[in-house]
Amino acid sequence: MDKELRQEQERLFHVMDILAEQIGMVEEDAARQRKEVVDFRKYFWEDVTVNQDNFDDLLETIISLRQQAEVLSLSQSSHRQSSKRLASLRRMQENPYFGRIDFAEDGLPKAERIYIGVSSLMDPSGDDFLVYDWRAPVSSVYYDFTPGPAEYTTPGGTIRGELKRKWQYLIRRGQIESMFDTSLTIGDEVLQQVLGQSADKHMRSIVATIQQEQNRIIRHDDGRLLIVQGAAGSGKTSAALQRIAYLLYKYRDRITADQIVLFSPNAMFKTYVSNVLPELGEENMQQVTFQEYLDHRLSGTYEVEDPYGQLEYVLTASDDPEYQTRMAAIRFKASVSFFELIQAYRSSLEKGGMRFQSLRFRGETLVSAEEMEKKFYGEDASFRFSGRIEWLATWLNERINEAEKLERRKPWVQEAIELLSNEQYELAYARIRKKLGLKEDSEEDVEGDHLTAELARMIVRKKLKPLREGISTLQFVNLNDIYRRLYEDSLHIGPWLEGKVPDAWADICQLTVKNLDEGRLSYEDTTPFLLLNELILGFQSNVSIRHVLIDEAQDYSPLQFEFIKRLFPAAKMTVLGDFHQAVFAHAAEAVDFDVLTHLYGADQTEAITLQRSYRSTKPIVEFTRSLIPGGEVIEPFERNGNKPVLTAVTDHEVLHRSISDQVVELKSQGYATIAIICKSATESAVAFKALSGIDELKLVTHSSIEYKQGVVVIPAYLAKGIEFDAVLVNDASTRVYEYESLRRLFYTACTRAMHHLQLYSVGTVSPLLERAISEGHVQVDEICH
Ligand SMILES: Nc1ncnc2c1ncn2[C@@H]1O[C@H](COP(=O)(O)OP(=O)(O)OP(=O)(O)O)[C@@H](O)[C@H]1O
Repeated sequence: MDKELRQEQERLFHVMDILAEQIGMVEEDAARQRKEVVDFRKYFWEDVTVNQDNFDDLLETIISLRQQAEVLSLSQSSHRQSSKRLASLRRMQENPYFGRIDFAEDGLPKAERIYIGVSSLMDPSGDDFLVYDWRAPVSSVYYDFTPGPAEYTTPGGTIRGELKRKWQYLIRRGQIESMFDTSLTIGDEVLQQVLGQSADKHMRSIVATIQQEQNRIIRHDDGRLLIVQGAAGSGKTSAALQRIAYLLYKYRDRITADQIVLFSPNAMFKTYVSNVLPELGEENMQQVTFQEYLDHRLSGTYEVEDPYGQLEYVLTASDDPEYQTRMAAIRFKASVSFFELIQAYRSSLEKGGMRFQSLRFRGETLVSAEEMEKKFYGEDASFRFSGRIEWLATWLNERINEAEKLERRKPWVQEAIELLSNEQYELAYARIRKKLGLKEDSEEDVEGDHLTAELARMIVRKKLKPLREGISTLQFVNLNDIYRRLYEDSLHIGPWLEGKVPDAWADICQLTVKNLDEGRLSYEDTTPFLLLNELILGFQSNVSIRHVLIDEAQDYSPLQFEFIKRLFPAAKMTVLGDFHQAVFAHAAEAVDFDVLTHLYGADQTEAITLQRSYRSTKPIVEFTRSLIPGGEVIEPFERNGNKPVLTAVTDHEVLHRSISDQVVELKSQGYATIAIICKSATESAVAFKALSGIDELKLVTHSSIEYKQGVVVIPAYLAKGIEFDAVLVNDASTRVYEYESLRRLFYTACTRAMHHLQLYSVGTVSPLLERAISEGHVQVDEICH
């Protein structure tokens, strides 16, 4: 082994030398290219002959400008490439590779040693790979096989052979700290070490230890939809991010980072995962939250509720007399049935029911809503719906043109002319002269009548501009009223409704109309409202996006998926989630993503399940899996730790004292990220105030942007997707977690812990913990006074 290690260290030195050499070369290239770009920019105009005297000269100028721009863009692109390569090589200096396979390809005399790292490295002759990129086809053998027959797929076909041995290396600053023959060692030593580390400010890449089932997700390449249902901590987010890196490598000639969109649950999560791709030498994909999209599209319409507002209501307002109606509304408005109902409603609008906004000008109606409706439905019924709206817009513009002519003669225009300031007058005068083709130095003057007529034209045109803009953006369609009508008249508007609505539909309608009339759009109405808008006016889709990945997908409603699908019609979709962590009320009964199969059809859909959990120690996983039905299938990774502890306390004073003491203790043990997790924002705010004695304690709210290390108080639904060295569940009592409906939220809170989990309960312990206690997965402390 020593001899082997020595040989490997020597090889590593050799690789490091070549790396240093290549870095030197690329540095020179990058500096030269940079200078070229800078010089080019500086002298750009010197090489362009700008001549606009006649058409030929102008054409020549345009061609020469375009050529210059192309050369500049090429130089910039070369410089970008070199900088990217330089960054990869520098990263490799720290750790050139992490794995090796000895693979004997069928038909070849001996096994080849294939070293695998975050990027590839050729020997100076350019003939051999010293290191293969982890995304290269051959590297998949490293992740997918144990010694024995193995194969991998290349664009030219499948390569078969035998994997003789497989190695993992721990290299730091050019030194091999250890190497493991993973064909011999039991358990995954490197993974043990990686998982034993502290939680970081940012998520880390997992390329050195990707597991076989995760690799299937990363390299998946068939069909339009990949669904990943995975246990808490099973690496769904990690797999999603490495998948993006893989796609950017495999399709480097066709797909760029800005053609990939990751839907994240909240702003803090966005910063938490933002380092993984740069760490892998790739640019970050676009990251959005669904809420950001809604805010952007719905701004200026209603007072729009966000998902946290809805969740807080669900968690804290059960005494509200309208609670049950709202819960029924939340569930129904999330469903595919409601999606179909909206589609049917939209179809019904072909025959009648459209609502319009009268065009008013200076207090008078130019075209009334009724006239528009008559015109809209008076046309040939075979005329396509969307065509009819455009056609109506054209008609309205004509009506405005007519009105414009009449307006010019009205007294208000004369008054406006008289009130023009000198500057406005001069400006208008100059413009009119120009329009009439009078040169600046010409003596010729504009006739008085002509001038007045022109001024009147200008004034009326300017005043009518907002109206014209409103027409071009189709604002004459009264979308708010059309949406409202769905609820107000729904019981009369069509047979398509029958049998499709829940029992509480009449109450739902009443509640929705009330909210809309008060100017409020509840979160459950946001996507349906937008959907109806898009179905009426035409979808504002984005065809340049090639891949959409949706993390924490259990929190999206089937209706939202339908919507996202239409938003990105050219994209493939990867959906990752865990129904045991579904915290939003609409998913209360959902257990899997089967409902999504019909999005693209079964032949375009593949589902992968991840059962192994990596985040937490074995005792923590044994505890958390006992909190959910069917949790037995979740496999903990063999990592030791203490059993979670449940401490019952007599009152809140003792609770806060115990938490404060525990935080001090955990800090002294070296835990860097400690979360006190509460049920809701309301509970978090109370705890934060009571625990203010804890040094540098931070409160996380839904407007928090950055995930910070240290001690935080956080509501469970915001902790989704992230992890902490130690988690303290603020109050796991019956009073807080009384209902079965809170099980998923409670599970989400507990599964955030990597190394240490402590639960408190003020008074009687929640029934959600019954099984964990009876099966002995939690150590129950004496009651603290
Ligand atoms: N193959 C792996 N190698 C090293 N670490 C891994 C691996 N897979 C997962 N992990 C680690 O496990 C933790 C959980 O991973 P991740 O957050 O991706 O899981 P998740 O399934 O998205 O979890 P959740 O659903 O609970 O949000 C992270 O710290 C991640 O780095």
